[in-house]
Amino acid sequence: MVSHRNALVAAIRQELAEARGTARAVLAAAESARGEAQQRRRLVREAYATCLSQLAAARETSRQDIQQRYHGEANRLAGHLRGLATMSAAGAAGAPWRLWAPSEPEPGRPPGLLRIGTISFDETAALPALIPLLDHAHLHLSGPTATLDEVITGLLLRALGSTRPGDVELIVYDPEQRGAFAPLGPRFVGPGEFGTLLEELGRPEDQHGWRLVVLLADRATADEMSRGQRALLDRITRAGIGRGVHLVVRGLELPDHPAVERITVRERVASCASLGRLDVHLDPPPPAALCREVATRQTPGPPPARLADLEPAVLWAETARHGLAAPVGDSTDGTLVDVALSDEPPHALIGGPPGSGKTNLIHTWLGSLTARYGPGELALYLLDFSDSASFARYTPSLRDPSWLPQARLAGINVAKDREFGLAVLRHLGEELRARAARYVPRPRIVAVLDEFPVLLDGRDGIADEATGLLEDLARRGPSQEIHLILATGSVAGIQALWGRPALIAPFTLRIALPKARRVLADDNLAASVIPHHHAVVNTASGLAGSNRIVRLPDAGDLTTWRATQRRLWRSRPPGCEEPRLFDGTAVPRLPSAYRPSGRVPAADAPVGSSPGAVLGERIDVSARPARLRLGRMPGRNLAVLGTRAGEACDVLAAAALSLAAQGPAHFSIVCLEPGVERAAARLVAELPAADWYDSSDVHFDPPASDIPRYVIGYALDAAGPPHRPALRALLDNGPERRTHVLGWWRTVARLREDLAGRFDPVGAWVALDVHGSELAPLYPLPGGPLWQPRPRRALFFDRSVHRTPEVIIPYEVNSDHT
Ligand SMILES: Nc1ncnc2c1ncn2[C@@H]1O[C@H](COP(=O)(O)OP(=O)(O)OP(=O)(O)O)[C@@H](O)[C@H]1O
Repeated sequence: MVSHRNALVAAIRQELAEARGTARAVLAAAESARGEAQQRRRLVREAYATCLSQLAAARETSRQDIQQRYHGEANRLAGHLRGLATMSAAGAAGAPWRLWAPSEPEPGRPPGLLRIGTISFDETAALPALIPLLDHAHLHLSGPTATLDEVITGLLLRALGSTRPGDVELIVYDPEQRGAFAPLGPRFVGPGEFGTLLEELGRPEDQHGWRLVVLLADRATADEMSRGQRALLDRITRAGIGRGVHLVVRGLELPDHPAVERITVRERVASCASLGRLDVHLDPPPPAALCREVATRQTPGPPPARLADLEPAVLWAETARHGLAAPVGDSTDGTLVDVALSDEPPHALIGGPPGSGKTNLIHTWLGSLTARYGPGELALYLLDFSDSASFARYTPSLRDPSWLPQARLAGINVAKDREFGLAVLRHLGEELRARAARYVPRPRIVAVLDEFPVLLDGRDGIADEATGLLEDLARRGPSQEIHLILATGSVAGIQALWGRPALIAPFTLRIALPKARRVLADDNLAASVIPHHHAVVNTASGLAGSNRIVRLPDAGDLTTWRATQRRLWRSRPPGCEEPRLFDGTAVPRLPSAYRPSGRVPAADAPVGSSPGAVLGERIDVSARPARLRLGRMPGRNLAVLGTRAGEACDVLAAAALSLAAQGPAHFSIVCLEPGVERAAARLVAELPAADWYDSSDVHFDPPASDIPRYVIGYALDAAGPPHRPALRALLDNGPERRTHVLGWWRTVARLREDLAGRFDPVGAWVALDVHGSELAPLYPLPGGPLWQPRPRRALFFDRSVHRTPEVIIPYEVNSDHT
C-alpha cells in the first residue's frame, strides 16, 4: 500500500515536474514573442514620426513656394493697377497731398477718376482708390459728418485742381452754415434757398464746363422737402450728368441710378459701390493752404507781369560784387520773383520741350539782368546751337543800329559750326586763367549755351574738349565770377548730363518749363502740372519742396524790348565795343585791310621775310584771318583742293590780294578752266601787277626776280602731262627763289599725278569738298583728318605750323557785291 502510494506520489511528482518544465518553456516563448512585438512597435512608431516630419517639411516648402508666387503675381498685378491708376487719375486728380499741385488737363482729354484713399491688398504696397465724378457720377456719402466733409473737401480740391480755372463752378448748399469748403471759395446757398437751387439746376441751360453741387442736407431739409422738389432732385440725378451737373450729397437719399456712386464711411475706412468689397483707407484731408491756392487760381489774380514791369526804377544801379539777381516773372499774387546767380547757385540749367518758352525765358532774364547791371558789371557770351537767330537782336542790324552794351559775343545758327562753340569755351577758359592770375574778376560773365547738346553730342574731339572745358568752367568759374546757363529742349541731352556728375553737380539752379523732363528731381512733379508760360524755379538741384512757380512775361514784345535796348545803348560808356556776331549762315567778306586798295607799295619797298597769304576767316572768337606764311623755304606752296569752283576762286583771290596788300609782289595768273575766267579776270583787275596765261600759252618758268612772285593757278590739273616737269620744278625750287605756287586742283588724284606721287613740295593745303580719307596722302597721321565737307567751310592744313587742321570760312571776294 505504502509502496503503491509512494509510486503514485513519485509518478505525480514526475508529471508535475514535467508540467512545470513545459509551463516554463511556454512562458519563455511567450516572453520572447512579447519582446519582438515591442521591438516591432518601436520601429513602426519611429518610421511614423520620420514620415510625419518629412511630410511637414514638404508641406512647408510647397506653402512657401505658393506664397512667393502669389506675392510675385500680386505685386505684378498691383504694378499694372498702379500704372493704370496713374493714367486714370493724372496730375492733381491722383497725386498724394505732399506732392500735390494743380495741373493743366491735356487738351481734348475727358476728366479721369479722382483719388479718395488707398486700397491695401495683402502685403502689396497700397494702391490708390479712385472714384468717378466729372462726366460720370453723382456721389452719395453716408457716415460720420466730419469725416464726410473731409472726404468731400479732398474730392472737390482734386476736381478743381485737375481742370482749367473757371471750368468747374462750385455750389454748396449749407443750411447749417458750417462754412465747410470755404477755403475753396464756393458759391454758398443758405437755408430756404434749396428749392430755388433745385429749380436752377433742373433748368436746361447752355453751360460751359461743369457744375459741382454739394448738398449738405440737415434733417429739416429732408423733412421739409416737397414732393415736387423730390421729383426734381430725382430728375437731376437721372439727367444732370449729361448737362454737366454733378451732385455730391450727404443727408439726403438719392434714387437708385447707375450714375450714383455710393460711399459709406466707418471711421476712416470707406466702401464704394464701384470698388466692390474692397476697403478704402481714406486719405487725410488736404492742407487748407492747398485749398486756398486753388481758390486763388479759380478767381484770377492780377494779370501776369509784362516785360516792362521787370525793369528797375533806375537802370544799371546794381553792383555784381556779390552776384547777379534779377526777376524773370512774377508769382500769382503779382510779386516779382528774383533769380540769382552767385556762389550759390552758380550755374543754371533750363529745360522744357520745344515751344515751351525757353528762348522767351532767356530773353526775359537777359533783359532783366542788363537793365540792372551795366557793362562794367556784366558781360554776356551768347551761343545758340539751334538753327535760329534769336540772339541777333542784341547785335546791330541795318534796321536797328543799337546793340546790347553787355553783349561781348553772340553766336547764331551755330548748329553746324560746333568749332565756334569750342572756340568760345576755349576763350572763356583763357579768361578764367587770366582772371585767376590777375585777381580782377569783374565784370561777371554769363555764358548762355542754348541747345548745348549739339556741342556735346558729337562723340568726337570737339565734344571731348568742350565737355572738359565746361566741367572746368562749371567748377572753377564761380570763384572768378563766371556763370553758365545751359538750355535745351532735348530730354536726351539733359539725360546725358546726369551721366557726368562733375559737370551737372554745380548746376544747382534749375528752371523747368511746362512738361520739362529730367530737369528737376525725379520725384518732383511740379513741371508736369504748371500751365503754359509758367516755370518752376528751383535752387536746390531740383529737389521737391524748393519750387517757386513763376509766371513769365512775353519777351516777344519787341517794342518794349527795343526801347530798353536803345536806352542802354545810348548810355554805353566810351570804349564799349559792339558785340562780335558769329552767324553760321553768313559768309564773311574779305576785309578791306587785306586788299591792295589805294597806293600800291612801290617795287623797291622792303619785302617782309615771309608775307602771309590770307585764306579765309578762322572760326574763333576774334574772327582772325587764317594766314599761310610764304617764306623762302622748300614746300611753301599751296594746293586748294575740291570741285567747288566759286570757293576755290575765293581762296586764291583772298590769298593773292592779301599778299599784294603787304608789299611789292608780282603775280602770274594761270587760268586753265574757262568757267572761272571771269573770277580770275576780276582778280587781275584788282592786283597792281599781273600777267595772264591760259591754255594757249601756259608755261611754268617765270623769270627770277627780286620781289616775290606768286603763280596763282586756276585748275592747274588741266595743264596736263607736257607741263608737269616744269610745274614740278617750279614747286620744288620756286620758294627758295621767292616764287610760290598757289594752285587749285580739282581732285587729290590729279594733284598726285601732277606731283608723281611726291607731295613734299606742297606744304599746305585747303580742302573744300574732299573727304578726310581722300586727304590721307597729304596728312601726317594715318587715315587722314576727320572731315565731313560742308558748304563754305574748308579744312586748312599747313604742315609747318599745324598739328591738326583747322576749319576756315573762305572769304567772299569775287561776288557781284565786291
Ligand atoms: N511767357 C510767354 N508769354 C507769351 N508767349 C510766350 C511766352 N513764352 C513763350 N511764348 C510764345 O510761345 C512760343 C514758343 O516760345 P519759345 O520760342 O520761347 O519756346 P522754345 O522752348 O524756345 O521753343 P524752341 O525750343 O522750339 O525754340 C513763341 O511764339 C513765344 O512767343
